[in-house]
Amino acid sequence: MTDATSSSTVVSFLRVGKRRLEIFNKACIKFGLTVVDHTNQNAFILIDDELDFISASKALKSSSVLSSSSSSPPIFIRTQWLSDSIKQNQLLSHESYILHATPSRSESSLTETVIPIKKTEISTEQLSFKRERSVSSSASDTDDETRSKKHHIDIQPIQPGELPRTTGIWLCSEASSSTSAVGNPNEKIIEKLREMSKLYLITNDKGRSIAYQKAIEALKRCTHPIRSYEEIKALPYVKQSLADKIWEIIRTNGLVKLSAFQSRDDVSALALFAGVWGAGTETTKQWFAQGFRTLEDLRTRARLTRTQQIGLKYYQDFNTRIPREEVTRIETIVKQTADEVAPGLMIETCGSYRRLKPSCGDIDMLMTFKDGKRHIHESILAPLIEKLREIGFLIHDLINHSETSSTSHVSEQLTYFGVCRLSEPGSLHRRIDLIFVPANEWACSLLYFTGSDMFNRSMRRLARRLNMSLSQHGLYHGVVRKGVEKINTGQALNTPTEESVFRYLNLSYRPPEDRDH
Ligand SMILES: Nc1ccn([C@H]2C[C@H](O)[C@@H](COP(=O)(O)OP(=O)(O)OP(=O)(O)O)O2)c(=O)n1
Ligand SMILES: [Mn+2]
Repeated sequence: MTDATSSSTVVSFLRVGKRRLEIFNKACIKFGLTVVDHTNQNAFILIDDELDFISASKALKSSSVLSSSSSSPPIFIRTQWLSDSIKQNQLLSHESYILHATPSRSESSLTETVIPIKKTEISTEQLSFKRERSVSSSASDTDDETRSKKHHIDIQPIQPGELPRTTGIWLCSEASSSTSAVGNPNEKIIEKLREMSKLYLITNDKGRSIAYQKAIEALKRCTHPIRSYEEIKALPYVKQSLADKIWEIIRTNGLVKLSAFQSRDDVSALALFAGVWGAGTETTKQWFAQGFRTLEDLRTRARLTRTQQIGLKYYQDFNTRIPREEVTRIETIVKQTADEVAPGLMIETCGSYRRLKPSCGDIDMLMTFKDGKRHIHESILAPLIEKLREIGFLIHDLINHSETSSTSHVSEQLTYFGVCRLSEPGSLHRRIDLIFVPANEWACSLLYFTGSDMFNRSMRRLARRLNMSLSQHGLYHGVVRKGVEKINTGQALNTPTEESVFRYLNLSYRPPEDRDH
């Protein structure tokens, strides 16, 4: 038998997904293997790991032109051979990867005796298949598994009601409870990527920060520990440099770039300053450039806006998570006060609270009058804020757009950001947002302020793909874009409820707790 590890070896691929094919082709160049097509009878046929001998033979016959004059039977080798070679960085012997025919069995029993792939070695196609399938909420898990065994690389035709499938992940179509970093077999990798994402955000590199977040979401969907470079490359959204970093984490348990990041003076100062409410990345960079390194430096030497002064004063409090029960009590106070000064005002606490998180970073309260009347802001937010101050609940104002004159107001949305505190001794100062929206924007605002921001981003991207546009103000269809620029803003759709927005986007409804991506 020809030795597949010799440099003159020719190979061809059969039923191997496009993404893996790219990776394998590169590996072949590296290992000195020549890739040819199926008609070359000297070639080892590298097949998808899920195929049995008979299916592989059939596929070979139908896909190529295996001429009847074929003198010798084809030799099928599982692509795992290349995967393992990539992993070990050297071309391994192919012997143990050869697929042998077992002619004593019937064809149907053969399919059942395909060498079982361990759960931890589930093929990447299966993963993407699972992902694509999960778009349809009607399919049960078991149905999913049976199908994925049979159809390893088949992509289902687009059904009405399903999502465009050209990109990897639609977070908004998946319940966040189905994907979690905690207990995930790739948790350690995720932790490091999360830290990188945070640090990139702090250093004002939003693009990279988002790229890392997307990689995290892709990893959260893996039910097996990632072990090979090829598996990393097959993850949606993971580009070369990020794949290299993940590979480094797997190989070394560390990440040089992260350690370098963490030991940089500017990064630790920027991270510290980022905790000052009211300070953006431009400001924190300036503070560093001015030689400030500590909060004390800021307090004594920096020129701070009034908002930043408050942010600095309550640095510890604002950076302490608020237990859910405390948010509930705060909500009760605001609702009771609103009942007195603005009866009929509908109030919903959004953000992480509505997503049922056990603790929250701040309190985001959305309000509207559903009576359809046009309300002027002075009659709504201002008296409520006034009363909340009077009872000693609101301690400071940070941003108050409800004070702006009504004539200068383009949007009817009014926002108030402030600082509140419960009266019990020892209570911390908390950040509270009160946002008043017109009734027709209620559902889209509710959706937006409930988040998470990753969920929102995914939904907006989906809307764009469907030539729609989604914002906190509304959902538009028939939008025409040239690049990112809107040439035609389209028409507003009637969105009385969050459910209606999901329906327009062909998504099954997700309750808030399932949007916690
Ligand atoms: N860049 C942003 C900021 C916010 N939001 C939306 C989604 C958020 O869920 C919601 C509230 O913003 P918060 O920053 O308060 O985030 P959360 O309430 O989700 O988390 P936390 O517990 O940290 O407050 O507004 C968004 O889509 N994009
Ligand atoms: Mn919040």
